[in-house]
Amino acid sequence: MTNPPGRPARIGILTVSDRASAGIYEDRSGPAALDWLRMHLVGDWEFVGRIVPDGVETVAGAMRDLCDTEGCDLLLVTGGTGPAPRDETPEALAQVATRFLPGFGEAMRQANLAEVPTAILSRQEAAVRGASLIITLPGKPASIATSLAAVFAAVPYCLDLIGAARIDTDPARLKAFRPIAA
Ligand SMILES: Nc1ncnc2c1ncn2[C@@H]1O[C@H](COP(=O)(O)OP(=O)(O)OP(=O)(O)O)[C@@H](O)[C@H]1O
Ligand SMILES: Nc1nc2c(c(=O)[nH]1)N[C@H]1C(S)=C(S)[C@@H](COP(=O)(O)O)O[C@H]1N2
Repeated sequence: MTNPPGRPARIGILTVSDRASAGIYEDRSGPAALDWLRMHLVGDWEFVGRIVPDGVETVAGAMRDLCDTEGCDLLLVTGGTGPAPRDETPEALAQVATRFLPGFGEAMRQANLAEVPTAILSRQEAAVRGASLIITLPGKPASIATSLAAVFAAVPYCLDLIGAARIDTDPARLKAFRPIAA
């Protein structure tokens, strides 16, 4: 089933990385998230991307811009979730979130832990800002697909509940669960 006519969903991808933002290395995490979405979503949706250096103000500012000005229904953020001094994505999210959804962090970490013991170091999580859902992911490109696969079945219904635009997944790849037919 594809989304009905109306406003196509806007999906933001925010890469948080000192080195990728400075051009020291190529951003591979943002493209990994975009590839995953292209493979799993059906129907119309629009993409908006950003890269910023680590930091509470840089990350919170980009989150506000992408949610409030760009109107993103879903915002995927990669990087800055670890315990190092420069990793401040959770602190930024705390500044912009209106409510947290702790189950996302629990499920994503569990899935990544099956791949690497250091997954427990990530403070990846999800929160709502108004009618936007923000999901934070580790910076490691390989963690993106694992994290999204662990939680994405619940994302379309979450967007319904918060009043965001509708998204639909390709059921052959990932069956979204909507308890009430919508
Ligand atoms: N956007 C990205 N694109 C490609 N590789 C990345 C990206 N972000 C992180 N990585 C890889 O994952 C590793 C661990 O990520 P981490 O976020 O801890 O990096 P970092 O040491 O904080 O550096 P930076 O903020 O400059 O990316 C990096 O050393 C890099 O190899
Ligand atoms: N699947 C997977 N998850 C992972 C990793 C990884 O290599 N693979 N790296 C971990 C490490 S070493 C850290 S420090 C945290 C946080 O990374 P970030 O600061 O780039 O967000 O993600 C963790 N999650």
